[in-house]
Amino acid sequence: MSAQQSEQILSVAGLRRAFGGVRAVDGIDFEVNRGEFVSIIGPNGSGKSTTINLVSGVLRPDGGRILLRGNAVRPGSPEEAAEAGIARTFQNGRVFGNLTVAENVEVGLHSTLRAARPLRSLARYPVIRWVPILAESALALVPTRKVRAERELLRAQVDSGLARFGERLAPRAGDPAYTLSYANRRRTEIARALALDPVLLLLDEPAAGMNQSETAEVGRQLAELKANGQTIVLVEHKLELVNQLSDRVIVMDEGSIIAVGTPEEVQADERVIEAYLGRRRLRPATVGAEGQVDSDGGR
Ligand SMILES: Nc1ncnc2c1ncn2[C@@H]1O[C@H](COP(=O)(O)OP(=O)(O)OP(=O)(O)O)[C@@H](O)[C@H]1O
Repeated sequence: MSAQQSEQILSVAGLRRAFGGVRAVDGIDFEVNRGEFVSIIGPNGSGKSTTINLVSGVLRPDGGRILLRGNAVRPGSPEEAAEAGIARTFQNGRVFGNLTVAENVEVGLHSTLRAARPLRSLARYPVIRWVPILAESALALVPTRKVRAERELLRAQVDSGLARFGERLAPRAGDPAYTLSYANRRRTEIARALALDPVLLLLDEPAAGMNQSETAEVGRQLAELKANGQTIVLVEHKLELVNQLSDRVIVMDEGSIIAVGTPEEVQADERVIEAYLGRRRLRPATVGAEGQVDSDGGR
């Protein structure tokens, strides 16, 4: 492994989050190195999405530490996580239906604006939160030269974000997102996350609900991102994607990490087999036609 690859991008230590009596994430530790493709797998309800929600600031942890390139990420602040370089997509795909495809991608870039958001650091103080909003609104109405230049740059970033998806999104840049197919909505969401040029990209089941050929296309796009050196954490049930792409796989069960290794290593691990086929389930997990593990048996 080269020195560049071994640079630690994400470090998570003792991360915890409970919902009532459910310990969704129960004190986990893991690292992700630069350029690494790490997948998190595990049976339903094992804590995968909660982990991503904690790292991306969507949820506030009960305890633990999240470091991005050695710097602490403020817990429970999605804006600051995004500004630090953490981008994500959501399990159920989130696009703004009434905004155009291009505007959806633009939204993802808002946190990168500097000239157009001159007093943004004040937004964290509730009493004077209106000051940066006022400044931003004024600059939107009467943009300075710097703000106009920044907008141009933003448009170019949006265009190149859409171009990543070939003819899928670019020709639809001006269409409202509600008119898109399901697969194109998911692509728009990924384009929005990538537009940030993130240090770390978190993908929560990007191929959920897609058919086999759409899933294969997602696989090819993720392989391309990986080849370009993007650091990625993928939560995924479709093992074909996990096996194809992952340098390392983290397996969770009941809020804990039960195995870490290559795809081959974890799938041969006794604890992993037990978690999927396990005591708690009445019928064995099956691997479906698309390589998706069905771990709901007996529920
Ligand atoms: N907002 C919430 N409120 C209450 N309980 C929650 C919430 N989010 C998650 N949980 C619970 O925490 C546990 C872990 O859920 P999580 O969604 O992280 O699992 P997962 O591994 O991503 O599951 P899946 O593969 O089904 O998406 C589950 O028992 C779930 O019901």
